[in-house]
Amino acid sequence: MALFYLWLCSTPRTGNLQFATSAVSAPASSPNLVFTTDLPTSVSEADVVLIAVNTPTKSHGRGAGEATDMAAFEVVTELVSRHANPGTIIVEKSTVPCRTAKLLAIHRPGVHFDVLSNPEFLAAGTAVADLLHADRILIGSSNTPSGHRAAAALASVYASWIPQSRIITTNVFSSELAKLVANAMLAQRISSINSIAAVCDETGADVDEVARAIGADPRIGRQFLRAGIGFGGSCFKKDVLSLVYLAETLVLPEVADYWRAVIAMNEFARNRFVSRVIKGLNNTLAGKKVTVLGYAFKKDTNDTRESPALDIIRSLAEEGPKEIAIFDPLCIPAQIMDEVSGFAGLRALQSRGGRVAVYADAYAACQGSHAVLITTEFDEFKNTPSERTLEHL
Ligand SMILES: NC(=O)c1ccc[n+]([C@@H]2O[C@H](COP(=O)([O-])OP(=O)(O)OC[C@H]3O[C@@H](n4cnc5c(N)ncnc54)[C@H](O)[C@@H]3O)[C@@H](O)[C@H]2O)c1
Ligand SMILES: O=c1ccn([C@@H]2O[C@H](COP(=O)(O)OP(=O)(O)O[C@H]3O[C@H](CO)[C@@H](O)[C@H](O)[C@H]3O)[C@@H](O)[C@H]2O)c(=O)[nH]1
Repeated sequence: MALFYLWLCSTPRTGNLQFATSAVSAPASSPNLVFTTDLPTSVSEADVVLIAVNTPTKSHGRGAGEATDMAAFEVVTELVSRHANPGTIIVEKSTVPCRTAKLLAIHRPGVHFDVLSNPEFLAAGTAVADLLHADRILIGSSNTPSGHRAAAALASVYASWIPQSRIITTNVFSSELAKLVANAMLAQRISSINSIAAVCDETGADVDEVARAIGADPRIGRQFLRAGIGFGGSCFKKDVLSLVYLAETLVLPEVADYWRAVIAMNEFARNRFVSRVIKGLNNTLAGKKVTVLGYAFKKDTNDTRESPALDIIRSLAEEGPKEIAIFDPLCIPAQIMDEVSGFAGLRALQSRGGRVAVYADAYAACQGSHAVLITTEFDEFKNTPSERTLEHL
């Protein structure tokens, strides 16, 4: 079966394939993974076309700041439907709003294409392991004989390495919605535990102990109860907002408000962290150096999209410190500097004699610092401070 995958995990800024820290091995045989820009030929030779282009939050127009921007997805589906042979199975791999399979015209006059929803559940930093050992594969199809045949054909691709029991088939709208809901529920857990962290700080309870205690109940479970500076990444915020927008368009304002609160709590967690830092430094950063360890949104990735560190650096800059020092083990310093240079508050900071500096070494970044903030949970930041670290502070 020929599969054409549009577009495979490339990073927006570097264009490099993102297999970051995972080893990839495959038995040597005739080449079965080919990269091409020749869309017409590839699509016309494919039995199945998976569309995995970006679907960010709309930045302008109706629904800006909440709705999903379907521009790239629409362009691609139009091209695919123009070049695909009759009977080709077209798969929504991108995260899309519920009912996309119906609303988006994937057709050519007189030609039938089955459209499947097959959302992706991999997480950044563990992409290859998540692909090889997926806990479930979700395939949504139309409830017709040809829809079921298409779902079975796609399931047969996964069946070569995923046990049949982990392949879930549903109707196409359930599958589209389930992807949004999976992310919304994970984000909601993080916001819930972050709300409890605030209560713990005021009462003397320890949020890690509370999380351990409640997580022992299998109905609650242990995962995604790590309190901190809130969730980042390209998916959670945009997918919760997409759910908010869906609820609004369905005239369900209470539902929209419920999920909007998950985002509000995430922002609260981040602001609370910055407030505690400033308070801990006598309510002023003037003349002080603050070090930020970790710029990526999570460990083992150089993905900085919606990274909590960005917001924290932005807020710190407004306080006018002498220096904000940044170190990240995977992000390229020039890229960090480029992103930070776009902050509105940076010019004001510079005019007050302050600066932002990106270091290639964690120890140098910490040297002479008044506060060291760990904003990404890279393992190398977890070590007990060595004498070398303490000497630098
Ligand atoms: N990143 C993740 O961990 C992850 C996990 C699960 C689901 N998703 C979903 O997968 C989709 C892609 O996410 P991403 O993070 O890989 O986005 P991305 O922005 O990193 O990559 C999207 C790619 O699509 C390409 N593209 C855009 N328009 C195109 C066109 N007309 N023709 C060909 N290629 C085109 C871009 O060049 C880019 O390389 C989104 O819907 C996202 O919600 C992402
Ligand atoms: O207990 C926790 C767990 C995570 N996080 C934060 O949540 C964010 C997201 O983490 P994670 O879910 O591990 O990474 P993503 O790559 O964003 O993966 C999510 O988003 C993907 C894109 O849709 C989905 O495919 C994945 O299933 C889903 O986990 C990160 O900032 C984490 O630091 C916490 O604050 N506390």
